[in-house]
Amino acid sequence: MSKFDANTIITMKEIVREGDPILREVTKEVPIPLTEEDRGTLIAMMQYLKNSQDPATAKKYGLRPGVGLSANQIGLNKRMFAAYFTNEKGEPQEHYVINPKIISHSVGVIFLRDGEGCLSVDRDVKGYVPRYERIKVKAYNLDGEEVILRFKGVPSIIMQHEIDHLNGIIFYDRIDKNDPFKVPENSVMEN
Ligand SMILES: CNC(=O)c1cccc(C)c1Nc1nc(N2CCN(c3ccccc3Cl)CC2)nc(N2CSC[C@H]2C(=O)NC)n1
Ligand code: NI
Repeated sequence: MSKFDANTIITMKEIVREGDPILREVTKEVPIPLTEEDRGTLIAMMQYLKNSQDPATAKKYGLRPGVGLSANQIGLNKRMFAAYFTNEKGEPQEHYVINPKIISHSVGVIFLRDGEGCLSVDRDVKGYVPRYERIKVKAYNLDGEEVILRFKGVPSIIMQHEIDHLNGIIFYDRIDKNDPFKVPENSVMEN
């Protein structure tokens, strides 16, 4: 039974919120090549992100805007996520990321000046979330091909936020409990 297919319109109703144990599970690798069902689910996840970033559509369906969504956030224990954002050159980037593995990263650390938000967290959790400034990721794409992806800056933050979800980690786990606005060493503040 396919809970989601390429035409499913995902709304906030399908998005699992903190407290649900699935958000704390390490997700299972997805068989490659992708089944039609897993492809359809990823396409629906990407459509959520696009819908959420369009003011009219977001208003129509009551969607919170996001640039990344992982499968466990819609209740599926699958090691895959979608990301949709504009890169530092202002070009829209669509990423279907399956069975990702960070194969190398910078020593340098960055964090979003305004902290991070998450579709599964219905509250503001303030504080800096230290992330690697650059990462190199091995993953599979929608066509089941192995890809090596390199990210830096905000895209690198987005990717790490989503890969964390696949490992049962939520962004606020990384905020310093004693001093949420402590500036990590080797760090640069993003926008
Ligand atoms: C640049 N603004 C800030 O940093 C930021 C600023 C203030 C507060 C917080 C808390 C911030 N933090 C934060 N803001 C975002 N959005 C900003 C608005 N945007 C968006 C909104 C409308 C249309 C199109 C778009 Cl694109 C969607 C994305 N997203 C994330 N995260 C953390 S990594 C995964 C990603 C995610 O998708 N979360 C749901 N953090
Ligand atoms: Ni999140």
